[in-house]
Amino acid sequence: MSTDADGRIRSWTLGPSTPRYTPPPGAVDAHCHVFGPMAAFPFSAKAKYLPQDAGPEALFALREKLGFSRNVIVQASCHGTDNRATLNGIAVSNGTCRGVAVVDPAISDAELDALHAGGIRGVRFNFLKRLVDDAPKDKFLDVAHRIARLGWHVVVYFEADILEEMRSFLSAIPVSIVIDHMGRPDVTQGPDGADITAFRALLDNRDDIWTKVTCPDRLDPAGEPYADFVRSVRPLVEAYPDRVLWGTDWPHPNMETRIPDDGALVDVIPQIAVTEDLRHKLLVANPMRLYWPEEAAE
Ligand SMILES: O=C(O)/C=C(\CC(=O)C(=O)O)C(=O)O
Repeated sequence: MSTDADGRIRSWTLGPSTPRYTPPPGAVDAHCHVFGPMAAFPFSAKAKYLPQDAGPEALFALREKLGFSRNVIVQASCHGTDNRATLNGIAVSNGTCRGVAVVDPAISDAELDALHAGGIRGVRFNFLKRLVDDAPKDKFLDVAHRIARLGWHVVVYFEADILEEMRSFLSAIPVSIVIDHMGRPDVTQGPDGADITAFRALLDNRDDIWTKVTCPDRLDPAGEPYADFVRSVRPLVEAYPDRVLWGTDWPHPNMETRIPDDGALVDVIPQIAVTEDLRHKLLVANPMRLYWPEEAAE
């Protein structure tokens, strides 16, 4: 763990290994964040963690090292509903980034249009109490209805213990849904455990619910080589090959006591997506359909 003189925390390694696995050309890291730089894009007064700067330059250096071509930058809770850091990351990416915003439910249509012009293609609803003060379902539903005209989707972040109470909310969302980190199942239960079974029921209920098969570092307490994550997640990738996304989760917010090696995370990919076809869907075709549909349709 590294904390600077201002008490700002670093939750990512400065020396990731080079992965053994090489992603296919055009691979998308579909879940990552940028922090700041704080001097230009201050953190929210309500932020639950205060990280060191992790701006687009560092993100692009990592992407190069890991063999990825594009990123989807997801607005992190430390920036609240001020999406300027995310928009900046997209703006300096020469078309290689798109983003997911977090918005104040009172946002105007004109402001939503401006986010679209800046490369945003979805909004995130975060239900983790340790990250946000409130998660008003009625207001989120209103936002979900209002973004439909833009062709956006919603990204929902919750943990397995509230899956049951999320069902009716999710059913009412009128656009496609992406669930972060599979709703954070206990992967030590295995692929037929209660958490993965309940999550599969959700995916079976609607064919426009996608998920990110991400964060072995958060989900597998044993750490590398993430064996429980692999045995639990591989069947999901095989059962829902057209609705899965993958991302590094860099700069790994709140992981300062268990900082993962990004190279090792990439090396999990061929273990959960065991054929070239599955890997192409996971890393290229699926994220392109969701975030760059105008290119995917060509
Ligand atoms: O980045 C993630 O996926 C997970 C996070 C942080 C986060 O979501 C946020 O700050 O918005 C977490 O579990 O602390």
